[in-house]
Amino acid sequence: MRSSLTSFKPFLPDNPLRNAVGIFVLTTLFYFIGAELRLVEALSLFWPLNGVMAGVFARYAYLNRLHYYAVSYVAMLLYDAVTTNWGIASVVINLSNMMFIVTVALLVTRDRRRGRETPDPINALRLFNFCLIAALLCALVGAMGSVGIDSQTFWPLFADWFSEQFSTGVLILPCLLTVKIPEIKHPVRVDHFMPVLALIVSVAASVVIGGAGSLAFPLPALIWCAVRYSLPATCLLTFVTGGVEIILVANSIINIAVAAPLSTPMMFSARLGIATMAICPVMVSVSVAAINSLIHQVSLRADYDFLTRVYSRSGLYEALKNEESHRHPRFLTVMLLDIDYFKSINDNYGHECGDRVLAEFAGKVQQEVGEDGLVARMGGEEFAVVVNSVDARQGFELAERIREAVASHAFSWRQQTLFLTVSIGLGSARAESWQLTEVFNKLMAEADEYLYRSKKAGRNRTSARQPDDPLVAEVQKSPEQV
Ligand SMILES: Nc1nc2c(ncn2[C@@H]2O[C@H](COP(=O)(O)OP(=O)(O)OP(=O)(O)O)[C@@H](O)[C@H]2O)c(=O)[nH]1
Repeated sequence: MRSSLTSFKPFLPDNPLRNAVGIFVLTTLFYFIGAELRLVEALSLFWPLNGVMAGVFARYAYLNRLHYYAVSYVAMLLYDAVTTNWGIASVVINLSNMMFIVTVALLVTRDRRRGRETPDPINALRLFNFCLIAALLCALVGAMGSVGIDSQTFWPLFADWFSEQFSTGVLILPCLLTVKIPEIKHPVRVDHFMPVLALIVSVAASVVIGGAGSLAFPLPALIWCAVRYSLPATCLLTFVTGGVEIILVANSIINIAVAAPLSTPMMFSARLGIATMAICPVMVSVSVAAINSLIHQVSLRADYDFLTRVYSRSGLYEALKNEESHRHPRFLTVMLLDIDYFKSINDNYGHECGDRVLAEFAGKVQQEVGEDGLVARMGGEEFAVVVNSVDARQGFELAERIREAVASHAFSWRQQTLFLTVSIGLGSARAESWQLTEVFNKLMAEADEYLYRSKKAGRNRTSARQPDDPLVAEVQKSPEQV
């Protein structure tokens, strides 16, 4: 039953007859509903037809054909011919309905075609603008067509058409574009219904208190719904609430009319309305704070390399930026370390072994550097070390200690012992605290140059610049290569 319900499709791309009949029936049905809802003379305050049909045409892009639009238009004309004596005015009035439907449908379809980056199914702000444009066009044609019908002049008619089309469009369209048969995955708990309960209470409060401000009362409850429920459910609840409010106002059950401006009841309602609206940004802000905290956690994760547990490249820059706030100059030594012939480890022992070696190597380097130095994986089998040293020689000595520690370390992999070596390039300079990152970048370039020299000179060595004599430490004896 559920599967047949969820798989039901009202329209099909390759079934024009079914589509035409569907459009005809839907148009007639909602024309009838709109006509029944007419509360103010000949034009209804709540006219769902245009919003519904625009939603249908926008949702099913293959319905955007002249003949399908024509079916909808003919259905409207027929309904009028049977139920009214508008005569030729009906042609223009229904043309205005079509104006709204076609404008929204085309804009939404075009938007979907162009903006792949916008999250489906709707972009609320754009939809708002589309309704605005469509309502203006519709009101223009509709007001012209209805002048004289009820001895009303153009501008009041225009305002009436516009406000009605715009409000119903904004309420109905998100609902139509997102609606789907709900799937209940988790057992439903009572507290799940609290936002709906709050919504009902807030609408009831609007009725009891009245005044213009009371229309905003359901806003916090709607935001609560938005936070707790899915998008389709929120759109549906917003639509129902808006629709109910419009009907309640039209029937003076919510009384927004006030005899004397700024009388006590009006101020009461206005204050409550303003307070209600004021709480909404707070609720949104709470959500944003929660999102920011999540982003912070994620960016913290991005600061560390998952495999080796030392800093990532971006994490190293963050750490250096933090150091910039400590206001003392220092002598900086930057080392660039590249494991020698690392490819052969992957080739001979497999990638898994390579990963394990990388993690163990990083741990070994961090152990030699100590807690005060920064170790980062710059990519692949290349690592950087940043330390405060007394001078370039002290930095060089530390690099040598690292190199020797790595060369003498026995990496074990499935009952086998592996030895590897590392080539190191150095860069050293004095840096003011506020220029750490800038100096680091320069020293990285220098270290890179000397790393290249270490590799070229045979690997397993440390190279660094010395003003008079290039300081290049050669190893006494190469350890066994893997
Ligand atoms: N297992 C593993 N291998 C990696 C990872 N990142 C990069 N590599 C490998 O590291 C190897 C680096 O090889 P090369 O750049 O040729 O350098 P090398 O073999 O170390 O030789 P030299 O640097 O010239 O001494 C490549 O085979 C990459 O596939 C990783 O995260 N895990």
